[in-house]
Amino acid sequence: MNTVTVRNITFGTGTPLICVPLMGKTREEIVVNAHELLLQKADLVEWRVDHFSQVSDQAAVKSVLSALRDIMPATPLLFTFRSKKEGGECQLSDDDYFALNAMAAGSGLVDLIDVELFNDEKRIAQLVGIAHECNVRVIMSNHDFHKTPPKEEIIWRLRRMQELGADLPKIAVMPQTRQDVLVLLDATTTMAELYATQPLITMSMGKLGVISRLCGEVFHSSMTFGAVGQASAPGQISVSAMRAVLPLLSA
Ligand SMILES: O=C1C[C@@](O)(C(=O)O)C[C@@H](O)[C@@H]1O
Repeated sequence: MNTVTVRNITFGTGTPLICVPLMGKTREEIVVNAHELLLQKADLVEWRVDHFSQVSDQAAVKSVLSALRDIMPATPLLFTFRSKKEGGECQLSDDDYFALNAMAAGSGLVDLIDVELFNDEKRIAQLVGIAHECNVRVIMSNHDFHKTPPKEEIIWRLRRMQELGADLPKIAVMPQTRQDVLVLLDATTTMAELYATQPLITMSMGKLGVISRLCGEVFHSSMTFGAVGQASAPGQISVSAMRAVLPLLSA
């Protein structure tokens, strides 16, 4: 399996990287949160732009990106618009979704973008091309906030992401039973051992799934999301707790 290096961090080796989401609604809140995050020494920061009240205004989005770059010049920055159907705050038209991501990729201000798998594949391929030309990495993602699909389906989605040019395929699913958590871990490990060329990011959400956010080094998930203040998904625990536990679960 390849590793993927972005600035000073490498996916696919050692303990999972810790990504902290920025969830502010206004520019002021986002800037304050960014200063708080810096103190926590996240490996990378995800701006959840779907929470930003001016997300439809590309100039406003770009101006926040510049502010974030000034505050965190060395921290890898992931740009994520999470759509409503995959657990996000709001919805954009397909045209606006792809235009927003293309703007971010071309801005020179972000290191990674998140692209949701369940979209028109031609447009995904185009966006991946733009990102790669700009030396921006693509996390391709899929979320199921209600259930855990069967192992074969999880593997199929991760493989499809890889085929579409994802640098980092990612899936987050909701367990309804303990067995579901095992399904996610089993799918991740099988994918890693048999099919993956790229480092994977997987998690089982909610309380039952917390263990999956901590054992990535054993079961081949290369990044985990930790909260500073507001969590962006059910089951996220604090960055400080993660920093304490991850080294104990080193493979
Ligand atoms: O895709 C993900 C994963 C996530 O949903 C989680 O479960 O930690 C959190 C989101 O902020 C991120 O974009």
